[in-house]
Amino acid sequence: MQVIDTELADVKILEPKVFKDERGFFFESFNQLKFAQAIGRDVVFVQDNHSRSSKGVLRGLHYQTARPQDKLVRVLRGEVFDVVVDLRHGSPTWGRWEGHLLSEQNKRQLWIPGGFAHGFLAMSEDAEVAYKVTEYWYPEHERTLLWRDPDLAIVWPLTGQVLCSPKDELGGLFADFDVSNFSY
Ligand SMILES: Cc1cn([C@H]2C[C@H](O)[C@@H](COP(=O)(O)OP(=O)(O)O[C@H]3O[C@@H](C)C(=O)[C@@H](O)[C@H]3O)O2)c(=O)[nH]c1=O
Repeated sequence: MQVIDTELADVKILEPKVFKDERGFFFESFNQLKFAQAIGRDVVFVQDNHSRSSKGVLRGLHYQTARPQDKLVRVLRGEVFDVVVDLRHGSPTWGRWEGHLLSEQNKRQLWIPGGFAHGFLAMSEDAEVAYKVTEYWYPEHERTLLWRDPDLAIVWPLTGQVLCSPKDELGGLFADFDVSNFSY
């Protein structure tokens, strides 16, 4: 497995070693020991999530104000543009975003610590995303940051109409982000 640092400290891309033969392919999609070595600490995942999105669906940007979820994200089918925003007050990259293409082809996994908001845009006709999280979902702590917040200025590779949930269309602005009500 190759571990690739990103522009945002602690966010990492994990690229598995894929073994191909005449039958197809094999790779370790998760190995506790290698994963802990890659990110430099032990984590316990408590929930696995799986979603399917049509092209143009945009989910996020989500975070939990308490009980933050570390996430390990990968794509089983199709391709997404996966975005993280650094919400860690005091971080040199606070308020900065970055986006990565995760696809069925590249099999890249994105490691996102809890101090980040997360979202993605489905780039293929269908995109199935699977991710492991280290905390349960607490709707009372869940917040959405607006994907088209002009201050964040995320450059989404849009090719047409965007389809968001009503909750995500009503996401908050980064300017209103309450640092005092965010633990990670
Ligand atoms: C997130 C979540 C949702 N749900 C339910 C609530 C709702 O009825 C339905 C769909 O929820 P949402 O619209 O919030 O799903 P979605 O927009 O896909 O939410 C996800 O977005 C990505 C970007 C993330 O990073 C995830 O952590 C998660 O927030 O599923 C659960 O039962 N458990 C969960 O853990």
